[in-house]
Amino acid sequence: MLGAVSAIETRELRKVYRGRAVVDGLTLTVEEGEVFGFLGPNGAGKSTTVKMLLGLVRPTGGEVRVLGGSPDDPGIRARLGFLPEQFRFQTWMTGEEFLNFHGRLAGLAAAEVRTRVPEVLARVGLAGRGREALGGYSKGMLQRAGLAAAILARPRLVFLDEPTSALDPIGRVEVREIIEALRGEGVAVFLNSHLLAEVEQVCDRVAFVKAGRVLRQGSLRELTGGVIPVEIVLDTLSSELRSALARLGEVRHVDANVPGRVGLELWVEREDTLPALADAIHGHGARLYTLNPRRPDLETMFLDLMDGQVPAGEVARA
Ligand SMILES: Nc1ncnc2c1ncn2[C@@H]1O[C@H](COP(=O)(O)OP(=O)(O)OP(=O)(O)O)[C@@H](O)[C@H]1O
Repeated sequence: MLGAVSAIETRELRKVYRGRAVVDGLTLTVEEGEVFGFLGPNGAGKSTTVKMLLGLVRPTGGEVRVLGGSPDDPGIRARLGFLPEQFRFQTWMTGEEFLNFHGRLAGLAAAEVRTRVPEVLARVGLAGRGREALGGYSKGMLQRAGLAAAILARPRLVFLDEPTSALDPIGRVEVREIIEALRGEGVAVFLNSHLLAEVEQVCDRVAFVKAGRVLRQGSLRELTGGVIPVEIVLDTLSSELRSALARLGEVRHVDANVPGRVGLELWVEREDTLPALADAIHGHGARLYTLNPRRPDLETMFLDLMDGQVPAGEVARA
């Protein structure tokens, strides 16, 4: 049996469509109050997984628990929020009417809806726009209205599918702030996004999925930990300095094509090797122009993983 406390727990979750497994033994855990990024290429099975977590699609096999219960339970569903990627709203309703409608559907009392609707409108940056018809909203405003509907009934777990796809850079920052505020209130957020730089800024943990399986999951620190490639540019590289650097890390690449400059890439194990690098360079009389540690970012990791460069033992690391 799965535990009862996590926001989401799946074990060997499976969905077969027409004889093909589109979700194929997916095991993951999202804790309460955690912002979790669910990443994968088109067709990886992300939407199908979200639909199973919401109780909209019946799994072919495996176990799924959300907020410690079944997504088929109306009591559990009432505590979930969902912003779908393809939102289509009733264009003849005003923003307020749309949210009143969703509030009542979610089981909020009329008095609570009256206080809560202006609150969420303000929170998503639509204060003062609630009396306008949705048909006159811009795409970004509609996405904000959808986000307002998703958080309206104070859910404990919110699914956001590409929540910033229609938003300008300011809107994206605002959505990030809303996600951070939700985390602050102990709400778990399951975020599906192709904007990896954005995911990197807001998520506590991520899972990479491909062909319906989790290739890797963990905190950003765990996933981007390990070797740190350091870009170094000097005026000259003596053989003594090269040997000294090789004692501190692994020299991967040396480029002396630009006159008066030598570039090299050194892989070090730990961040606290960096000051020792600078000391060694100065100690050998070289002039230092660049010392740039590059942590592998999510995008690089995503591209490597999706390229199939995953050692077999790494698959589905918990
Ligand atoms: N109702 C369905 N019937 C048959 N096949 C389906 C159904 N829903 C999804 N699929 C297939 O399952 C696979 C996974 O689809 P899914 O929408 O879950 O992927 P995704 O990771 O969300 O992709 P994207 O990033 O493009 O939104 C796809 O090959 C899709 O064609």
